[in-house]
Amino acid sequence: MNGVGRQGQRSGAPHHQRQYSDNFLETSSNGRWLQSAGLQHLHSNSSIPPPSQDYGYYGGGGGGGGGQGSRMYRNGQRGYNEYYMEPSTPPYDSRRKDREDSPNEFSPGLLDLHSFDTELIPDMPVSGMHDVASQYYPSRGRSFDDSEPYINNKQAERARLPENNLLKSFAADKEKASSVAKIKVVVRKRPLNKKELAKNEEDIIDTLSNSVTVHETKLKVDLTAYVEKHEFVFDAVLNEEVSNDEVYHETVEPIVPIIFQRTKATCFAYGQTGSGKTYTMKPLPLKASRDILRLMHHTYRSQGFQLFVSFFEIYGGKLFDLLNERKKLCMREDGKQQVCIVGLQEYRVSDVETIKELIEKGSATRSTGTTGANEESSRSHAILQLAIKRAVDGNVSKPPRLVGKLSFIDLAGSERGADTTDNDKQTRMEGAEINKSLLALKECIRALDNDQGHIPFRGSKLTEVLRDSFVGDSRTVMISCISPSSGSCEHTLNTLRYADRVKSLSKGNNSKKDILASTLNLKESTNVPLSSFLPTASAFEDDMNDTWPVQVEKEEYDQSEEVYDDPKTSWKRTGKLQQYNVSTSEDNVRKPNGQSKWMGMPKSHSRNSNSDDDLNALLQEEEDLVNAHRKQVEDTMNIVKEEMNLLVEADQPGNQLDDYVTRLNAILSQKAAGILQLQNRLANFQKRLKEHNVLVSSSGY
Ligand SMILES: Nc1ncnc2c1ncn2[C@@H]1O[C@H](COP(=O)(O)OP(=O)(O)OP(=O)(O)O)[C@@H](O)[C@H]1O
Repeated sequence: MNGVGRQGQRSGAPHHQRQYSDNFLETSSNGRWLQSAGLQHLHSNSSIPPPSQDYGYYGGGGGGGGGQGSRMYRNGQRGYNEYYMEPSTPPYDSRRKDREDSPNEFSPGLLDLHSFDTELIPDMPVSGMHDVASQYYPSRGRSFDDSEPYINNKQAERARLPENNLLKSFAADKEKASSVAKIKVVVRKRPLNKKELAKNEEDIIDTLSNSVTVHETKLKVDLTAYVEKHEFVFDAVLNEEVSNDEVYHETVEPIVPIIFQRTKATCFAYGQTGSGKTYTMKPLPLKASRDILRLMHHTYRSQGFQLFVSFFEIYGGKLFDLLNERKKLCMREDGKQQVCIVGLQEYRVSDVETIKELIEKGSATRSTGTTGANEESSRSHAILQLAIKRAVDGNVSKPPRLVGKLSFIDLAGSERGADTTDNDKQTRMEGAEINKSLLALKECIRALDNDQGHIPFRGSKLTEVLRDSFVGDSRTVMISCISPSSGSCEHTLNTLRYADRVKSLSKGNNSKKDILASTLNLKESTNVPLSSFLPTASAFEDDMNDTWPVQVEKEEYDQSEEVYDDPKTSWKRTGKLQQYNVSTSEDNVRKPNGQSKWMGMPKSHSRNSNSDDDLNALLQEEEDLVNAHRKQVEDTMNIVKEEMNLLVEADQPGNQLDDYVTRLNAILSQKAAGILQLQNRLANFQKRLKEHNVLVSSSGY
C-alpha cells in the first residue's frame, strides 16, 4: 500500500527525494516562507545558500547526502558570512581564543531570574526601521546580498519616503504574522525500518493530502479478520518520502518572522519511541537560525536585535544544561507566572556555523539509551531555544530584553508497559518518568480542550516549560511522528488521537478550517470487511466529499436544542444535505451568536425535502451520526485505558496517583453520560420522525 502524501499534492513541483537525496539546488520554494510572512522581497536566488536546504549534516537516515551536503553548506556559508557575519570560528576551537576574549562576539551569559527575562519586551517604536529590501526590491527572486549595487535613483527616492510608510510596512508584517495559525498540527509518517521489514510487518498507514488513514486489522469473536479504518485530518500530513526540508517549510518556516513580533513560538515532536521525533526535530533549529539571521541582517538591520541560543534537557524530572557540562538547573516561576531557568547558559550568536556547533555539542551531551523499540532512544526531553533580544531604548549598557522566542522540544518517546519488558531497571525507571511527564502534558491538553479554568501546568517540569506554548500570544507547532508498521498500530492511533485533541485547541482561531478538519475526523473508525480492503485514491476522495462533515459539525457545535425541537424547520434545513460543501461556503462557518450554519442555508436548497427517500436517508444519516459518536466515545475510553497503563508505569513514590485515577474516572463517567445522551437523542429523533412520517403521508405527499 503506497502512501500518497503532500508531494502528490504539489502539482508541477519537482518530486522530492528522500532525505538522503535532497535536491540541494532546488529554489522553487525558497521564497515561500518569506511570502507567507509578507517578506517575499527577500527571496534570494544566487549568492547565498537557500534558506532551508538540508545539508545532510545530521546523521541517521539522512546521512547519505552528508558529503555533498556538507560541501554545499561550507561553500554557501562562506558567501553568506562575507556579507553579514562578523568573522567567526567554532566555539571550542583553540583558534577562537581571540574571539572568546570579546564578550560581544560569543558570550555565554549566566542566566538568573533577573537576567533571563521571559517577559517580552514592551512594544517599542520602530523608528529607523531598516526595510531596504521591501523598498528597493519588491519583486521575487532578487537576492538581498547584492542589494546595494542595484539602487537606482527612483528606488533611492522611495527609500526616503516618510517614516510612517516604514511603520506601515512593519504593521503589514505584523498583520501577516497574526494570520499564522495559533496551533498547527502536522503528522509525519516515517518509512518502515529494517527491523520491521525483517519481521514482515505491513505498512498500515495511507496518507492523502492532509488526511491519514490507519488500517487496523481486528478479529471478530468468530475469529474472522476485518479491517477497521481510522481516518484523521490534520493541518498537514507528511508521508515517508517527505524530506526534512519539506518538514521545515511546512512547520517552522512560517513562524520564524513572528518571533520578531513579540511572540513566543514552540515546535515540539510527539510520538512513540522510534517514530522519528529526533530525526525530524534535529535539523529544524539550524534551518530556523539561518532564516532568523537573514531577517536580523536584512529586514531588521540596524534594529539592534541579537540572537541567543540555549539548550537543556529534562531528564528524570530534573533540568540539565546541555551547553554547560550538564550543569543542573533550577526552574522558578516569577510573580507573573513566567518560568525562569536559573543558571542556564545562553550564547549570543551571529553566524550559522557557531549555532551548528552548539547544537551538535548539545545533542551529543543529551541522555540517550537503548530501548526495545529504538537502539538510540532519547531518554530526555530536549529543549533548544532561540531567543531574540534587543536593548531597551537602544541603551546597550543595559541587558537586552526578550523580544521573542522560538523553542524546539524533542520529547522523549512514549512507551507502553508491554514494550518495556526487555528493558533494564534504569530504562524502566526512565520510561516511568517519561510517561509521567507525557501524561501531565496530556492532562494540560485535556484541560485546555475542556476550557477548564485551571490548567495543571505544574504537573511536571515539561509542562511548566511548555506553558508558554499554550497561553498568551503564542504559536505552537506539534509534529506527531508515527511509525507505519502494523506492530505499532495501537501506538499510532494513540498518537493521532492526541494530535487530534491538540488540533481542536486551535478551533477558536482558525474556525473554518478546523471545523472542517475536526468534523472529518469524526468519520474515523469505519469497519470494512477484509476482502474489500483495497484503498484507492478515488475511494478516499469519494469519502471526503460525502455529507458527513455537515452533520457532524452540527452535532458538535450546535448547542441550541431548539434547532432539533422544531421538526418542520429541521426538515427544511436538512433536506438534500449533499448539496452543501462545508469547505467552500462562508455560510457554513458557525456564527458568533451561536447559530450554526444550518440556520443560514440558502432557501432555494430548503424546499424539496419531503419525500420518503429523504426521510429514510435522513434517518439513516442520523443513526450513522450517533454511531460515529458512540465509536468516538469508545475510542476515548480506550485512550483512558491506555493512560491507566501509563499511570501504572508512572507509579513512583511521591506521584499523586490517586488524583490521576480520580480525574480519569471522572472523564470516563462523563464520556459514558455522553453516549447515553446521544442514544436518548436518537430515540427522540426517531419518535419525531415517525410522527412526521404520519403527518407527511396524511397530507398527501
Ligand atoms: N522520516 C525518516 N526517514 C528515514 N529514517 C527515519 C525517519 N524517521 C526516523 N528515521 C530513523 O528511525 C530511527 C529512529 O528515529 P528517532 O531516533 O528519530 O526516533 P525517536 O522518535 O526520536 O525515538 P526516541 O523517542 O526513542 O528517542 C533512526 O534511526 C532514524 O534515523
